Amino acid sequence: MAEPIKVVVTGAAGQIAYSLLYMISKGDVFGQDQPLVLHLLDIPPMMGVLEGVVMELMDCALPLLRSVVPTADPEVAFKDVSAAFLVGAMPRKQGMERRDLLAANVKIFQVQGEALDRNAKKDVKVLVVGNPANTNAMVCSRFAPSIPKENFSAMTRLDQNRAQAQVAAKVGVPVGDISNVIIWGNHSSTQYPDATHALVNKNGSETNAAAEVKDDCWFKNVFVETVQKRGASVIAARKMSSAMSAAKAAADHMKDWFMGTPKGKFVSMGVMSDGSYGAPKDVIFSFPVTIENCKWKIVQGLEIDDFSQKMINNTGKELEEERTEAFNIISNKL
Ligand SMILES: NC(=O)C1=CN([C@@H]2O[C@H](COP(=O)(O)OP(=O)(O)OC[C@H]3O[C@@H](n4cnc5c(N)ncnc54)[C@H](O)[C@@H]3O)[C@@H](O)[C@H]2O)C=CC1
Ligand SMILES: O=C(O)CCC(=O)C(=O)O
Repeated sequence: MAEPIKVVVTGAAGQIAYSLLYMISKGDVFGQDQPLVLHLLDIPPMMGVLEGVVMELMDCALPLLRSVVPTADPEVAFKDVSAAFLVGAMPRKQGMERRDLLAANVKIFQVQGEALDRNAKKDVKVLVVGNPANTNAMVCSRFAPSIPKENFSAMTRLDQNRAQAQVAAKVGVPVGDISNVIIWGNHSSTQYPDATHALVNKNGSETNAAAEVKDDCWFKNVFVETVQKRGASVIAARKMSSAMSAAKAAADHMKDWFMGTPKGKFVSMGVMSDGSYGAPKDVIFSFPVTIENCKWKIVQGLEIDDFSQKMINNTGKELEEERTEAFNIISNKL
């Protein structure tokens, strides 16, 4: 069996981590042959709760989990890690937009970027889940200059999974028979869920989902709005934000980053933009990507109609505005 790798989860005493830690520890992300040492970071007042999480992990009796390091010290948490799930942040409440969290959360990602830079392996893969995820990931990367920009990502996989489930229900097939739905841009209400290139697997042959459904109006309106507002709908119903589905999406994202995507299939990840498809450069923008040997590549050459381009431009503009706000917050705090 391989040597254990070190994996950090921040916000480890919170609700997403409560589901995510079990998925990671039982081998759903890094495989059934990969032993793990888990580093769990939270803030000092949560150390008592975190102790209970550590007890439960131990009581799960999971053979791949070799040891657990609970801590409130980022220098300890990020030491020699190969993968980082940055979940810890304040979640939004009903009536807030995710960018309303910038003031509270940007500073956390500055501190954690600096600690990653000093302590993590240089090939660490960083997934930012804490909102506003795209801009937090951009900030984190800026403060970790010794780690390649390509190693920082933001989670839009929950949006992709939601979109895939909506298309599957519309077509009337199991969710596993839908692929290549795209999330463009920001993990916010301006994101563009795009099913133009989505595929349906029917008895082994693949057809275009939109051609199957023949309801352009549904794809441009109901589908887009349902996915854009799904996080808010869950908050309204649960009085707490999505947690089980967010944990599953984080596990999916990191698994694909380490294991790769199947031939002909792509997934959506918030990654440092190179300006593809007219997106602004140097923001963390969600694109369709393929992954091989732990390296993602933006899918090129997709046909983009006028509607899609307008949506891509709009979410890109929001990311530029968030970037400006984030750097204002940081420079005011210096
Ligand atoms: N990108 C996405 O698709 C999604 C993002 N989220 C975001 O994930 C974040 C976490 O959500 P939940 O687990 O539900 O929240 P939660 O409030 O249950 O847990 C957050 C945890 O983070 C900890 N924390 C706060 N500051 C920290 C710091 N500086 N270092 C380490 N830990 C810290 C808190 O003490 C708490 O234990 C929120 O920002 C939420 O909005 C949630 C769902 C989906
Ligand atoms: O919507 C939120 O602010 C928290 C959870 C989230 O990001 C989501 O459910 O998409």
